[in-house]
Amino acid sequence: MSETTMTLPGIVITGASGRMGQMLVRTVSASNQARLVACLERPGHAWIGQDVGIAMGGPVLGVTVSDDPLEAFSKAQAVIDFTAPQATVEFAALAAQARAVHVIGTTGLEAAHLARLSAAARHAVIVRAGNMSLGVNLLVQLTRKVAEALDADFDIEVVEAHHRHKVDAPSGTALMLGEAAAAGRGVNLAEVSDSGRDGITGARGRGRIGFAAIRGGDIVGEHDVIFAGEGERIVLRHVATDRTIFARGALRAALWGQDREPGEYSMADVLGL
Ligand SMILES: NC(=O)c1ccc[n+]([C@@H]2O[C@H](COP(=O)([O-])OP(=O)(O)OC[C@H]3O[C@@H](n4cnc5c(N)ncnc54)[C@H](O)[C@@H]3O)[C@@H](O)[C@H]2O)c1
Ligand SMILES: O=C(O)C1=N[C@H](C(=O)O)CCC1
Repeated sequence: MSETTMTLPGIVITGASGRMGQMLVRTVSASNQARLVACLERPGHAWIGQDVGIAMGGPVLGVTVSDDPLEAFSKAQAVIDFTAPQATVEFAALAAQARAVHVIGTTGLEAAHLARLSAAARHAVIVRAGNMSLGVNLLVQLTRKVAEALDADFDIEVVEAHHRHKVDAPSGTALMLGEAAAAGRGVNLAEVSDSGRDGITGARGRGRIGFAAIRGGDIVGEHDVIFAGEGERIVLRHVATDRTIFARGALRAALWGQDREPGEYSMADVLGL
């Protein structure tokens, strides 16, 4: 490794064998702005002890997959984490101890998880977003603007579609879009949200923000925000066709976070939106 390469921010990828983990390993190891210093998987995982490149079916990358976050974080400037809520809150405490920037793509986080992330962000930088792509973060801004411009004569529905393996609903992105719509309307999403309609639900309530989730096959991620009025309808749509958009956003966030004060940041901060 050259001296210049040694000065690049060192990145740890958690959940390295996952759909996003593998995409992140490829993105970081191909980057000339960062270096891959460690890869983590859960204890007992078949990849532990193997070179991550070989485990992915490619060339040697010189990084052995480990189940020891403390050791991994001690040599890193950033942790990119797309795993599961319980793992993410534990990583947040350890990343804060190591003063490493923690980039969190994990979705399905509940209030208790978020409180633990806020505690960790007192000591280190956390960048978290339910979607790290440029396109979705622009769509969030557009959603807010359209919701600001229209009144409750327009019913707002967020429809999302993802692959058959996804475990949480509504998706993190759908919730970001719902929050943006609610903010545009000046209401609290928790008070107007309707998800999981089934059976005799009664007519739609005025001012509600509805969510619907489709799961199937290998859909990477699709989101529509529908503003349905009498005689007309606006549909804002984002379609992801490749997970590199999330990995590129996460790496950008890890680099951006290097010069920041401890605290919680979003992709809107990273992208200057
Ligand atoms: N924010 C975004 O842009 C974005 C984009 C895609 C996916 N996601 C989210 O990222 C998360 C992961 O998605 P995925 O499709 O890659 O899932 P996945 O199931 O393919 O991968 C998750 C990986 O995390 C690993 N893991 C779980 N607990 C662990 C632990 N304690 N230590 C180390 N590794 C652990 C699992 O073994 C698995 O390999 C989900 O919450 C998903 O919604 C977010
Ligand atoms: O594949 C997933 O899981 C995705 N999760 C994020 C979400 O919940 O919105 C982003 C899109 C892909």
